[in-house]
Amino acid sequence: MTNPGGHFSSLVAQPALAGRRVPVTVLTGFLGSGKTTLLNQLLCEPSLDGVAVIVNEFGAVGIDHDLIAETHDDTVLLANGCLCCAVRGDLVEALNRLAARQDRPLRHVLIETSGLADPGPIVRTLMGDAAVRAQFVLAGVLCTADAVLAMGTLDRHPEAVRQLAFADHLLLTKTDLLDGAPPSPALLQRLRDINATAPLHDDRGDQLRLLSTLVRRAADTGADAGVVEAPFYRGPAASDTGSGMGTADEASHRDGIRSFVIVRDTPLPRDAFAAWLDMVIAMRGEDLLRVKGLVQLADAPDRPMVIHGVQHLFAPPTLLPAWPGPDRRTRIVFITRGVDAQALEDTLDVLLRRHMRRPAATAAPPTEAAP
Ligand SMILES: Nc1nc2c(ncn2[C@@H]2O[C@H](COP(=O)(O)OP(=O)(O)OP(=O)(O)O)[C@@H](O)[C@H]2O)c(=O)[nH]1
Repeated sequence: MTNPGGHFSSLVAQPALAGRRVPVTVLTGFLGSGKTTLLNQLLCEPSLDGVAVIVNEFGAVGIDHDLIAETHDDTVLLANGCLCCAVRGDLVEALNRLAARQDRPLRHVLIETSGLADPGPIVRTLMGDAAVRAQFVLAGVLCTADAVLAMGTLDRHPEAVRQLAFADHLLLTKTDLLDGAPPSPALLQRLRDINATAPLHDDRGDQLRLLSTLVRRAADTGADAGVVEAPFYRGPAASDTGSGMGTADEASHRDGIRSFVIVRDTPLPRDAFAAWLDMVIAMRGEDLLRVKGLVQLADAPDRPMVIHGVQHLFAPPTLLPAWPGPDRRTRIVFITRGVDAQALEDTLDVLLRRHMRRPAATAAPPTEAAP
């Protein structure tokens, strides 16, 4: 893959992957939190031709596969292990097989993880395996949380915390079991503490519309640009009061997993930014559970650079043709274990200041360099 030596700056120079890549949506969530139920409801919709489903189950007998296959015949089962460990090779193989098939066009892949899977390695496989990355692109990670049981589950199972921390969207399930009462404020706060940036959807209709839109929009556009914009890069959570320049929002959790967003409203010099990320990866790569963001570069301010990382592993960044919305600020979401957000901000400031002090000729962006 990408940066075995941990040098993000070397990736900046790589050309973007050519051609169409098939978007992949990962549906995760703790055991019994309602993934299969949701997926089955989605798959009842007409015209989902070309949407393949990969189901991973922990255990030798795959029940989910049968349940899903009832409504959808394009389903692959990876049983007897957790996608995050034992069957990762099987995932690569299944994806490669889907990519190679000739009989039906493939438009989208939905992966339902086992309820115990750590989504990190799965996302890493999608970004890190060269053959997979040439054919597929991660469209988003969705995580279900049980409105009744999630509090206890989160207390007992760190896997459930990691699944939520990774998600781009949180889907609260089983709200119908609350007898008309709203979801517990304590649970909502807990979810926010774990993942401050992912929108929370507690209405089944909304959840299905979101999934359906993801699958269809990505299927229509096919290419990377359609995939990365919407679900990932939200501004600070509405309840947070960010300072525009500094850490916009931050949430900590007693498991040490914390998410925060670095926001910058002036464009960043490409080399200073890359040098900063190199340093962050080298110093704290292990603890960067997930990094994703849009960066406004000084030399290409109209084309946001998309970055994706999981621990030491970063995908080559891509430039979108345009900003997906009116907000053109740099926004980088960090999901980390024990990383001090302020320290990260400070090191970025130091590198930017150092860059400013460099002689003008070296500091000038490539497009404006003197001939
Ligand atoms: N009342 C109610 N029950 C639900 C809902 N979603 C799921 N369930 C039930 O919860 C149980 C578990 O649902 P699944 O969809 O199998 O959960 P899962 O996340 O796929 O479970 P694993 O595959 O074990 O990880 C099943 O009995 C479902 O019928 C919901 O929104 N409301």
